[in-house]
Amino acid sequence: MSNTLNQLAEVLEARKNAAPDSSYVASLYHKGLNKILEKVGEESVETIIAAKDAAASGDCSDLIHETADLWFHSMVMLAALGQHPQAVLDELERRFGLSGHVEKAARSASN
Ligand SMILES: N=c1c2ncn([C@@H]3O[C@H](COP(=O)(O)OP(=O)(O)OP(=O)(O)O)[C@@H](O)[C@H]3O)c2ncn1[C@@H]1O[C@H](COP(=O)(O)O)[C@@H](O)[C@H]1O
Repeated sequence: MSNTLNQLAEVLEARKNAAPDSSYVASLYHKGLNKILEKVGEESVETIIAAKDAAASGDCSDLIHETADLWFHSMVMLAALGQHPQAVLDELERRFGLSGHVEKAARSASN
């Protein structure tokens, strides 16, 4: 897994023991799951708007920023529910394996 995702997951876990006023993530945990889900929804909408703007302008900088906010808040949601991002990557890898891409890549590498 990406080292950044792994390290961020560790920080998110550690924030569960931090005082609410000591960090943004600790304050989200303190406010509860509904607030975290509200943030995921808000960042989803902002990402969609940024994608529409990027398609119109050709400038994807806001889209990257908003997608990072969305991924981050999704990771906080998973952590709040006791899930590690590796579980999501495992699921994507499983689907990728089912699609036959892994075998195709291995075949083309051996040719
Ligand atoms: N990746 C992020 C990250 N991305 C976005 N954000 C915060 O998410 C918030 C989203 O912005 P908004 O304007 O929507 O939210 P807001 O107005 O501050 O808050 P609301 O009142 O709307 O809930 C901002 O406060 C951003 O700073 C993040 N906060 C933290 N991290 C990572 O999480 C780690 C732990 O963070 P702390 O717990 O704050 O130390 C940090 O080291 C970072 O790596």
